[in-house]
Amino acid sequence: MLKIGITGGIGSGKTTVCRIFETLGIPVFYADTVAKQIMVEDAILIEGIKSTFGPESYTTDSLLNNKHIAAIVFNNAEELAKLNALVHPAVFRAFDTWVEKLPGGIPYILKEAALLFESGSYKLCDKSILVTAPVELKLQRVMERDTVTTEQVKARMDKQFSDEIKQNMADYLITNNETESLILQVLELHQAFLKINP
Ligand SMILES: CC(C)(COP(=O)(O)OP(=O)(O)OC[C@H]1O[C@@H](n2cnc3c(N)ncnc32)[C@H](O)[C@@H]1O)[C@@H](O)C(=O)NCCC(=O)NCCS
Ligand SMILES: Nc1ncnc2c1ncn2[C@@H]1O[C@H](COP(=O)(O)OP(=O)(O)OP(=O)(O)O)[C@@H](O)[C@H]1O
Repeated sequence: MLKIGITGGIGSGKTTVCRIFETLGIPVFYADTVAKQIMVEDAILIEGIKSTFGPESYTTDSLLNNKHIAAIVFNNAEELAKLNALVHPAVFRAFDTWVEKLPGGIPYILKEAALLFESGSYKLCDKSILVTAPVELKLQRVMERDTVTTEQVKARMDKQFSDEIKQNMADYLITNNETESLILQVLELHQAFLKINP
């Protein structure tokens, strides 16, 4: 079964693209969502996060204090590297388990990850897709979706590879601007992947 990694900078629309693939029956592993799940379920990881970023990394209800962690890691490259080193290996393991449990007869699956190239997880995929959008549009979309400032979004953008670097690493490109149809681009790739592994 073909494994396709799909990525894109913050607000590029990778989750939106994955939802379209899902309507075609393609299973999607959402690495960012799974990361957050593991961060509240895996006792060893929880201890690692608390000892690295303080007990206030979790609320009294044992929920992840996203704002606290984000304020530390997106303002300090070393702290971000520590968080990634704690979380990413656990996400890799969760992906392997998810793949093992899939039913037979699936032509291909998608692994959606914000840091597909940065984390090296693209090496474990057969092909990769990059979703791109103009910076202004990405900023506007994230600010409409989340209660964040331009500076907060830019701080995350700065921690990710640029689209220029990622374009050179990706096998396929989806352009999520306001002129090209996302659905048609997804259908075209879907047909291409079915031919690779019918
Ligand atoms: C720091 C955390 C708590 C902030 O939570 P928050 O709800 O504000 O953001 P969320 O997780 O929804 O991420 C939104 C976007 O931020 C960017 N982002 C998230 N983590 C990272 C990271 N480690 N490096 C760079 N950008 C990141 C991505 O574009 C992502 O899509 C959270 O992002 C986190 O736990 N990150 C570590 C896990 C991780 O690396 N995830 C990404 C790949 S698995
Ligand atoms: N083509 C589009 N037209 C209108 N709105 C869009 C389009 N693509 C994405 N959006 C909206 O922009 C926001 C960001 O999209 P999405 O969540 O898919 O991006 P993402 O790359 O997964 O972001 P993040 O890295 O922050 O998780 C969402 O609110 C989504 O509904």
